[in-house]
Amino acid sequence: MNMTTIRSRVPLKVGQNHVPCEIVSFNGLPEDKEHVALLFKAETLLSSEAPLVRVHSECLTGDAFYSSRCDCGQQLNEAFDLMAEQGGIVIYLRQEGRGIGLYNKLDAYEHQVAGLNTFEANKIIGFDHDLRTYHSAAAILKHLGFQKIRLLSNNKNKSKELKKLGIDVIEEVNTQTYVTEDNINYLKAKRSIDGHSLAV
Ligand SMILES: Nc1nc2c(ncn2[C@@H]2O[C@H](COP(=O)(O)OP(=O)(O)OP(=O)(O)O)[C@@H](O)[C@H]2O)c(=O)[nH]1
Ligand SMILES: [Zn+2]
Repeated sequence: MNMTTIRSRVPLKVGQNHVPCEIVSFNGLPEDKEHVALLFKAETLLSSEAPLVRVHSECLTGDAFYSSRCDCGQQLNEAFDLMAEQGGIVIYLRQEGRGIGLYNKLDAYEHQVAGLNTFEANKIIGFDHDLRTYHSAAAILKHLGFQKIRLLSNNKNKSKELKKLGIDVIEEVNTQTYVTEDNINYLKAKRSIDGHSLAV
């Protein structure tokens, strides 16, 4: 199916202010999910050689409720701050809980309270450690004309997968490390088991 898009102007809160943002919705993505792209400084992006891109996996508890069990909300804020300044694209992928969904993630949290790490917790409830794919992210980037990017992420697997899907990731820009007493074990597991670039 050919991909079609609709663009809506939705000012978003960045720091204390609202800044212009175009939210793009898609018809004809590889997956039947409501992924969106947020374009900051949309009018300048096509002339940028390699815009900053964050491919962000949905985290209701972190992104909307600002939970201290993870770092997602703060990473998203950092992306918004940078992109309000220099322009950029957030691709917001609806793959909550590394693809296992919200209810399963909440279940996995309780296994972590009981002592398992985030990956062992996935296993014990019947899932692999990361079910995410980046086909839709690559399709979105290509469709919007951004084949060469700088990727804002600490997850080396993300850039590896995007490269395999034909995206030219010319730079991996790390986010800051957002440690809380509730997420420190989670961040340590991501660094030591999954190779994330995190200062913990
Ligand atoms: N299954 C599971 N998912 C989690 C857990 N904590 C956070 N998540 C989900 O993990 C996803 C974010 O993954 P991260 O590994 O933090 O970040 P990343 O996107 O891989 O890498 P960055 O680009 O560096 O942020 C979101 O979908 C969260 O909902 C957990 O304990 N279990
Ligand atoms: Zn999170």
